[in-house]
Amino acid sequence: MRFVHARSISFSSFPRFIGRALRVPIAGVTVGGGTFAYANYKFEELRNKTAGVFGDITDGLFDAWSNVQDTLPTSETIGERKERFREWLSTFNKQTENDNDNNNDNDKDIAKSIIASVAVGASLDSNDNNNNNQQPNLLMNLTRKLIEIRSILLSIDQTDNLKLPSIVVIGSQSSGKSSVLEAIVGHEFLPKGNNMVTRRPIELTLIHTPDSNKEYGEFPSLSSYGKLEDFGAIQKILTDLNLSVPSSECVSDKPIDLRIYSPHVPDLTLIDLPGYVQIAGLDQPDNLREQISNLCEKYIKTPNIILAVCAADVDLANSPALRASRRVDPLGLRTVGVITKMDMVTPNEGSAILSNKRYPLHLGYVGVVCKAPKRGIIDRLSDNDPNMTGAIMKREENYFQNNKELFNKPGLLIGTDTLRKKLMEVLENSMSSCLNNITNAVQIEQEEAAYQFKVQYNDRRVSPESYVAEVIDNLKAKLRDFQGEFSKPQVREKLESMLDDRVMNILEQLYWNDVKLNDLGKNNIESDHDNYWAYKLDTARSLLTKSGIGRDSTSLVADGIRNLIEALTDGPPFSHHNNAAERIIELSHDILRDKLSITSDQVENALKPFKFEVDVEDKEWNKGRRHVLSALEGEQKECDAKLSEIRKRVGGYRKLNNIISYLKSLDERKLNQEAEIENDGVNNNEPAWKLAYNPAHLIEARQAMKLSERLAILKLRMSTLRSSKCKFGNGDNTKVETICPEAFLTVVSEKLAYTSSLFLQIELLQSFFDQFPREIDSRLMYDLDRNAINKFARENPTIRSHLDLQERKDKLEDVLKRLESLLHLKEQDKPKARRFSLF
Ligand SMILES: Nc1nc2c(ncn2[C@@H]2O[C@H](COP(=O)(O)OP(=O)(O)OP(=O)(O)O)[C@@H](O)[C@H]2O)c(=O)[nH]1
Repeated sequence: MRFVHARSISFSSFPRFIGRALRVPIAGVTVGGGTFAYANYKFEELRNKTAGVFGDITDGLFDAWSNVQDTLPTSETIGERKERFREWLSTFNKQTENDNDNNNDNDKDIAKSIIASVAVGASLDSNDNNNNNQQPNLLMNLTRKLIEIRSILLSIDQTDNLKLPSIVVIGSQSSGKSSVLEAIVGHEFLPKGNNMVTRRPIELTLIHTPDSNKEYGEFPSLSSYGKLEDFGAIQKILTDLNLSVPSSECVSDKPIDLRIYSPHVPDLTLIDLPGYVQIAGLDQPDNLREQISNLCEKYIKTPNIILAVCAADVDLANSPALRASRRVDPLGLRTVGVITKMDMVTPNEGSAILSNKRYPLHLGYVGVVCKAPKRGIIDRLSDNDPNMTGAIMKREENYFQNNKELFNKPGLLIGTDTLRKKLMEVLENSMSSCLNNITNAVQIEQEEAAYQFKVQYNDRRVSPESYVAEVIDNLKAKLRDFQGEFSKPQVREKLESMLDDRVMNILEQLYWNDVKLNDLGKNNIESDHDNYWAYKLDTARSLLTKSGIGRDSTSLVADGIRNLIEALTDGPPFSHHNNAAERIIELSHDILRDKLSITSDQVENALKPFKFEVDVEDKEWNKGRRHVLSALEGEQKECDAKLSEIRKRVGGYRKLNNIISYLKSLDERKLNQEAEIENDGVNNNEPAWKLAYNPAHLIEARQAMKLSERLAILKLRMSTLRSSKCKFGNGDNTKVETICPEAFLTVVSEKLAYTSSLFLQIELLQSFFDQFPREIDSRLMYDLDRNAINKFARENPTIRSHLDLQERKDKLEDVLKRLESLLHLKEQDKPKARRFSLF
């Protein structure tokens, strides 16, 4: 190793040298870094800045530095290590003094001092970090911790005052934005294509995972995709999400959140935005240019860092990215310029652009060559390393190496790796300087959220799980309450009412339209008189018992249950949970469907004996007789009421009678006409359509005629039913049954209803009300995962507001705690910063 002459350097000489030689902020040295990698990065940066001026001095120093690193025992204490570096520095000074080759070059002294001091500073920093486990170097993890905090804040608030800085990538279309981002990540994963494929902001969070070899991406708001290790799949999803914005709109400000975990990426947050366009295409909106500008404008606001991407082969004067950045950051304090496609201009031109004289940016420009070399199919197949960083870096390194006399100049920043480190440093510094402001802002928001939570909810907490459990418990409780509506007497009553209608139909069909009805109950009119009516009764019983009561009574009860479930899921809270309500209804239908046919068969079987014979006891008869009498009385009242309404509408009793008489005369005339036509084939009378009354009244009168006929029959039958002819125990009960079919059929229908209700109770109702709540638990509740429970609870706007505020309050409390602990650590870290300033 050869050391050239240098003046002896000391710790205290550092700031002066740094100030003169580096002319860049040194915050990274005093507060950042902390690892050998970081020290190496600083070295590299120095090498770039000094090599052109100071020649081979740096090489000697780098060798010395490498040796120190290699021989560092890991168990040293901070004090021991400090001592070691002092020794190293003093040996280094002595050596360089001895190595005096009569060259008293002040600049070389400076260079050596800088390099040595940076080495010591960074190493001590690293040393503190490695050896003091109780208090890890805060600032090493500052970016990572603030990125986590940023994600939490973004999940609760999109307002500007709670925003931590992120790096926003802007540039014109095809300037190389995606290529730069992919080079930083080391994978091809961004949407590609000519048809303006970046239509939404892509919020990219890179998470450095040093302890894992795995590289994967996650879309936090699309958890169903899970961890995606295939970057091609990430590219496909991003493309689909972008193209979901129709061409006619082209741009949307709804961001896509993507996180990438890898041991090869730094902790960074980057936002890729649609590229600036000059003119809109034919199928694109006219105001596309304005839309993109507005979107970029929204993102380039403070505190974000702007990564202004400009292609080397396009004049910087025409760069829309630089123009936009200058508007919001005139001094370029938070703008890093990236000159892409350095290989597309001559090295002289490239070097001139990077020297940053025409459009100076405080944070400078970094020149990159990000185009990966094209690989053939054979290369791809044999490529075990899907990571593309190596290939890009190699190409880039070759390019700059081949032109090192132009690019190895102080102040020129080149290469993707330098860019990466620069971004880490800038983001870290920016986040660090935001710490106090953001802590204050979060504290204000947290206090407000805590106050609102107290006022609105009296600090009562809810959880999606407890809400779901409450909803389901309430449903089950209501179900138990309504089960009473399906008790045995109630079901029987419903069935009786169904069968009453059926009895009335049969009576009308078989008896009340029978012209011989007046003779029913009279003695010895014709020889087969008794047989006639006995046969009729048999037919009536048969019609009633064989009318499909099993099927109909089962359907009646099943419909009742369906209506009940629909009613239960109709109002709140299920009005907020349409899917769940549908699912519950579906579940009830499934259970009923399984039970319907078996229940119907069971009921039908139980009714079989009644199809052949029905034994009626006195008590049953009397009850049936009373029942039917009251039913007929009810019908009589109904007919009377209808008749009186018709009278009112037509214009009174007399008028109605007149119309009825008129109708009767018409009917008679019609009959005569028909008879004449039948006999002579000629119609001699006037046409019947010459009407004397309002046609609506004629219709009403026809109705009145029918009602009168029905009333006459009802009166006749009620008088028979009330008479002793319809009393049991006066002789032949079978005859009584024949004379009083209304009472007999009512008794039969009551027996049928009673038996049916017994079987329906056992086969359908009990088993449904047992099974349904269990099915809700097993097929509805247990199916729900955390996300589904959360989604369900949030469907209810009241619960959603409660949960939102609660979550906001909790997250703000969490963030505040994290920020306070970072501030505390930063406070503790201050002596270290002072220490470096003493160099
Ligand atoms: N020669 C060369 N080509 C590059 C470089 N960087 C990017 N390119 C090429 O430039 C073209 C555009 O690059 P992209 O990275 O897609 O540019 P972009 O700004 O993301 O484009 P949009 O998303 O359409 O706005 C591609 O063909 C890249 O391969 C570079 O450093 N050198």
